[in-house]
Amino acid sequence: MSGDLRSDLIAAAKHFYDRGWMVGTAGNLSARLPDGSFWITASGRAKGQLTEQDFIRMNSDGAIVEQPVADSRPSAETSIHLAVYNCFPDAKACYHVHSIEANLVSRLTVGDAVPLPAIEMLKGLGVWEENPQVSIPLFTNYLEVPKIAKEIGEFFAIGAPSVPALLIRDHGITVWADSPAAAYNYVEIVEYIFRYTIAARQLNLDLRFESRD
Ligand SMILES: CSC[C@@H](O)[C@@H](O)C(=O)COP(=O)(O)O
Ligand SMILES: [Zn+2]
Repeated sequence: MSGDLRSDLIAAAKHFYDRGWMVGTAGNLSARLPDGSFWITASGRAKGQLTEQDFIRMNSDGAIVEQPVADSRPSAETSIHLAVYNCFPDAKACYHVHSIEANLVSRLTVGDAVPLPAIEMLKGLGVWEENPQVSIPLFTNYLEVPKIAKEIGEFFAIGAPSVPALLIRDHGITVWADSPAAAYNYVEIVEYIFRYTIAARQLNLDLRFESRD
């Protein structure tokens, strides 16, 4: 059972690596078991070449439950995964990647939310509205990762977001979902939207909540 989840994470990481979103050791992936513990990538592993030895199982308090390699450490960004799992009890997977487009989008955004273009792809993130006006929250990339996690936890304690994703400035996205397969799709869709946003910028299009009216 637990081994199956690691297979999902290995396959997803290889795909994201091939897309250039988990270059070198960048990014981290986790998936939660029915008992509330979760497998997360060990810190500093090459994400295009993961094996089952490259994971650590943690409990919901952030303590190590299972560690196939004795001197391995959990992802440096485990506190962010913990914040997401604490805020969203239905979340079963949490994926974090570093794309060039996400970093550019965060640079182009003034304020603390990235408005998303009202395109069909938003349905893939669960937004089924006419002319939707939704955004992804943007967080500061503090050197001290638990400080980022704290701000994420405090922000989502106030209210659930419109889409299951967040962006850390000059760093990358984190998505969560009720299965590893859904989290995989959410990464694909958010990154598509960011590529679209960058392409539109290059064409000098104003995307802000466009309407046909
Ligand atoms: C390429 S360095 C990136 C890291 O600093 C971090 O942001 C990251 O995503 C991977 O850290 P890790 O500790 O391997 O999970
Ligand atoms: Zn990162």
